[in-house]
Amino acid sequence: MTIERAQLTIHGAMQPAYDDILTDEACTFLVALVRAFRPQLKSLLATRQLVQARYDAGALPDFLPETAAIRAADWQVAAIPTDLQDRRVEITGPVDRKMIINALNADVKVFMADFEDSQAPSWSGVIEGQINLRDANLGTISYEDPASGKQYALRDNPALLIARVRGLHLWERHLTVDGEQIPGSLTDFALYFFHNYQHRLATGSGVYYYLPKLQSHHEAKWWDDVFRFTQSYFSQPVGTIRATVLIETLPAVFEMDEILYSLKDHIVALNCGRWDYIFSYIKTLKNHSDRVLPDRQVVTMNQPFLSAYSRLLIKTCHKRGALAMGGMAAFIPAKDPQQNEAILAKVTADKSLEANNGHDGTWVAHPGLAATANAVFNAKLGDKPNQLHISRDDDAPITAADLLQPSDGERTEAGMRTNIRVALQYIAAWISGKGCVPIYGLMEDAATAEISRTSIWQWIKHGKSLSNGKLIDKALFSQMLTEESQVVKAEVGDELWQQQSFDKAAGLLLSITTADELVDFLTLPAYELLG
Ligand SMILES: CC(=O)SCCNC(=O)CCNC(=O)[C@H](O)C(C)(C)COP(=O)(O)OP(=O)(O)OC[C@H]1O[C@@H](n2cnc3c(N)ncnc32)[C@H](O)[C@@H]1OP(=O)(O)O
Ligand SMILES: O=CC(=O)O
Ligand SMILES: [Mg+2]
Repeated sequence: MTIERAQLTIHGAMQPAYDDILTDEACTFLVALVRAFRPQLKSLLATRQLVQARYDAGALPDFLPETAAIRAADWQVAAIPTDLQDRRVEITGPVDRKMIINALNADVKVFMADFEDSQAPSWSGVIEGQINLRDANLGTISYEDPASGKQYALRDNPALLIARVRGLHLWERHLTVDGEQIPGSLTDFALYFFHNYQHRLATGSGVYYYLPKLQSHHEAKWWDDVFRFTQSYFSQPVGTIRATVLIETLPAVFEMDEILYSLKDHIVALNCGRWDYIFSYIKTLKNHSDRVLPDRQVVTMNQPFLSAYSRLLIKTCHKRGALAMGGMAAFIPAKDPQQNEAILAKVTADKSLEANNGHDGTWVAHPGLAATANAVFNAKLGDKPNQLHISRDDDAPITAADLLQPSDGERTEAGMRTNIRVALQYIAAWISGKGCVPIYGLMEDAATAEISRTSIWQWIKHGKSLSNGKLIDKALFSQMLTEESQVVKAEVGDELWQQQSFDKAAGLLLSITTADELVDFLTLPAYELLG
């Protein structure tokens, strides 16, 4: 059964509380945005394919000649609002009610509330996420754990909330306008703005977003136009909306100045989304046999191409008056104290590298890591809110060759088997509605799982061998998938295997890994299986 509301067709099942989110006025605004911006979004997505076709034919990404004047000119982004000046530690997490409260109560400056990498966009997840964020902004959010009876409520002075909306490639199939699905990005953006702007402005703040997976400054301009349309629709001044853009695709790293420029009245920071960036490096260079990555475990921020990316992002941002946020170490705390100590040491090393490079802040995946990240950034920043003064002017120029540098390291059988088990478990969790899960001591989300599955695809495509000499081909992968499925089944048990549709997940992993053409995003076919 569908419902028509203000020319929006709702295909998802309605619960009483959903009416508070999908009000007539909210739907009218969403429809207006979709009509104004969906056609251009489609053409931007088509452009992605054309650009990729050039890389597939042998070209390499490079700085754009047509925007050299923007890179050379002297300009700054708008002043950063006071409450966004100090972002030394940010926690991230899905828009689950209990986790939102825990995240806002953590010892961090910011909570990035995620409709993206860590959230499987089920209909209930999308709408209940909006309910949860509205209540969080109002300060009324509470939760009682049905199993333990534990009560959750917000502390005084909770962290600042920034919402991350879905990437431009994702569609919301439960909502249609004029007979067509609407963009997931606009759904999340519009409903969050509509339900929160009045309260956020009344408290002297603004409406803050993280924008994921942009591939070009044209896409940044599209968002800028969406912001201007929205501010004008609600008679609010330019700059009410502020954005932090994740630089997490390889094409985007060559357009950082242009992205800042396109959004210069709205942008406050860029962020190193390192996991999607690695995935994008694989995807963008998928036909380039000299740039195939080794085991995921050795692709750390010490690899020259990743180090160049972090340093160039800092240099570019600080020159323009924008913050340069670091990224996520995927470690999560362990129960065993000795193991935990080793994990905290790894997190300290990762965060120290970021702080010493000149990043203004960083991400943690779990409240148990906040103290470690705070210790590193407090030591570096002291009383200063950020490191905007670090210009890195003495660095040698960072070139396209630095950003594309091939990586050293082995492809091992253990690495390939781990990739299979991780991708299998992640897909099973995602199609069951959970977008972020702990697997073998690491946080796994849509970005990290993409690396696991695309690595194998690329190894097969280029006929690479494992360090033990075995040729990586479709037959080896299929055999390993069968074997590793048994390992996972023994680890998770028959009941969870059935409940989470592991057989379907294995089928999907098999089909996307052995396909001749690389599937653009794992979450596109997985969305067909999501409840
Ligand atoms: C590549 C990228 O895009 S990174 C950004 C996207 N990824 C993320 O945001 C990661 C978010 N993190 C998580 O989802 C979780 O930490 C996981 C799934 C990795 C691990 O979760 P769990 O197995 O539940 O962890 P654990 O059992 O140790 O949790 C202990 C407590 O911390 C809470 N917690 C854990 N992570 C978070 C978080 N990120 N935010 C808020 N609370 C959290 C749990 O809710 C739990 O609370 P409780 O004691 O009140 O029940
Ligand atoms: O979104 C962050 C990433 O690393 O990907
Ligand atoms: Mg990402």
